Amino acid sequence: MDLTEETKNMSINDQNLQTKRSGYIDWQEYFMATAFLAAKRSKDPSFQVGACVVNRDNKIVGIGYNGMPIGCDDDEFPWGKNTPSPLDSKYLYVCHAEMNAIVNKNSADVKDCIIYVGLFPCNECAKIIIQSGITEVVYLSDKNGHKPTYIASKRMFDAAGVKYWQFKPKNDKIVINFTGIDWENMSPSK
Ligand SMILES: Nc1ccn([C@H]2C[C@H](O)[C@@H](COP(=O)(O)O)O2)c(=O)n1
Ligand SMILES: [Zn+2]
Repeated sequence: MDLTEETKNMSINDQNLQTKRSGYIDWQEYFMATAFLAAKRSKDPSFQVGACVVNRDNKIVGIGYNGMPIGCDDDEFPWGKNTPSPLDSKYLYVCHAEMNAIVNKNSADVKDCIIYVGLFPCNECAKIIIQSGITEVVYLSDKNGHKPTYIASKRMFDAAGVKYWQFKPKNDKIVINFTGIDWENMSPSK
C-alpha cells in the first residue's frame, strides 16, 4: 500500500491530526489573557487589574493583580473610594497589579522585559517599571489617559525610552472551560 492509499484509509480525524492545529492563541493574546486571569484574583469591588511580565524568550517571569499588601488583611482594610478620610479608602493601601507583578518576579531581574497590563500604568507604577529595567508596556485600556497621573506616566516613559502600545485583541473572548474537553475520547498521542 503506497502512502496515498494509506492516507485514504485514515479517518478524517486522523488526517486532521497530521498537521499543526489552527485556532491557537498567539503569544500576545496568551500574555494579555494571563494578565486578565490574574485580575480575577483581585478583591477590589470596583476595578480588577492584572499584569504579566515576560522576558524576550517569551517566558513569564512575574504575575500580579491589585490587592492589599502581604499581612494587610483584605477583610480588614478598606475597599471604598469616596470616604471622608483618605485613611478609610483603598488608595493609601492597595498595591497595583504592575507593582505586584514586578516584585513577584521569579527571575533575577526583569531587565528588558515586557509588561502586559489591562489598564495603562499610573505614575507610581511607571516609576517602578522604569527603575526595574522593563522596556516595553502593552496595555489594553487607557481609559484614564486624560488624567495628570497617566500623562505623567507617558512623559516618564518617553524620557526613559520605554515603548508602550495598545493591544488590539483578535478574539473578544478566550473561554476557559474546565469541563469542555472530552478527555476519554481525545485522540491518544501516537
Ligand atoms: N494600571 C493600574 C491602574 C489601577 N490599578 C488598580 C488600583 C485600584 O485597585 C484600582 C483602581 O481603582 P479605581 O479608582 O478605578 O476604583 O485599580 C492597577 O492595579 N493598575
Ligand atoms: Zn499603578
